[in-house]
Amino acid sequence: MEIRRNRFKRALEKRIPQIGMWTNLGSDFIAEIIADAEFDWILLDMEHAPNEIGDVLRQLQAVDCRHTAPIVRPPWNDPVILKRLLDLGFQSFLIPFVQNHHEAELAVKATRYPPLGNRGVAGSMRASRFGRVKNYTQEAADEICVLVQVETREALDNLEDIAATEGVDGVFIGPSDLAASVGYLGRPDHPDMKALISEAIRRINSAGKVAGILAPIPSDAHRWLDEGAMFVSVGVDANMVVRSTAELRAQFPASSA
Ligand SMILES: O=C(O)C(=O)C[C@H](O)[C@@H](O)CO
Repeated sequence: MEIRRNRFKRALEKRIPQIGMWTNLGSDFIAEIIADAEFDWILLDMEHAPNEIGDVLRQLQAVDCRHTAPIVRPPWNDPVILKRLLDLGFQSFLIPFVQNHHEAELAVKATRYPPLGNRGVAGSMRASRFGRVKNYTQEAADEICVLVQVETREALDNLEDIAATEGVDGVFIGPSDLAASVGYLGRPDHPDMKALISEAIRRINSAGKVAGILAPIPSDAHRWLDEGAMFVSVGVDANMVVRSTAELRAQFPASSA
């Protein structure tokens, strides 16, 4: 059996923009519905959503054979959590809160077997189709995509060093945390933030890496794509449920007490 090829990583290498969707409802059923809409990628969030390891496994299984590439965001840049996600068969990772070159390197090393890194070697695991992919350990690194999240002033100051880290495939801007870090808590749409994000996208591209962002407002998403962002999440499922249920409810009379 052949190792699963990482279409998402290959597309980014060719600079083909990838349109994504963020899911934090923690449901394999919803992940499957989103994948059938043929987004290029889906973000399964363990940082800010009620997803444990078994939950993201079921979501991975629901989307695995479809066009949509699964990307998992672990709750933290932690080699132990990354090891477990790798063993499940995740190949693309969005690592939160990476502040400098050292932390970016830590993330990359967690995804590589020795001598390149410190990933633990499992016997039978889903990633190697339970041992049926005979050359898995030799080929795994070529199919791993490491995206690091830059979301503080300190990380912005170290942006070029982070982007230059070998094995980092892309740099993702987290608008909400970045806004909080630079004094605009709760105001990621402030014009100063837009300018900061534009500049970050420009710097990531100049460093030769692809830039990504979460932009659930379509006009923002188009702007960041026009400015050179290569992987953009254009929606969040929970927000969409909130919005559409509110719109539907508003079409009917309010309940009387
Ligand atoms: O800082 C950000 O913005 C992010 O990292 C995304 C958030 O975690 C969240 O808005 C996703 O629902």
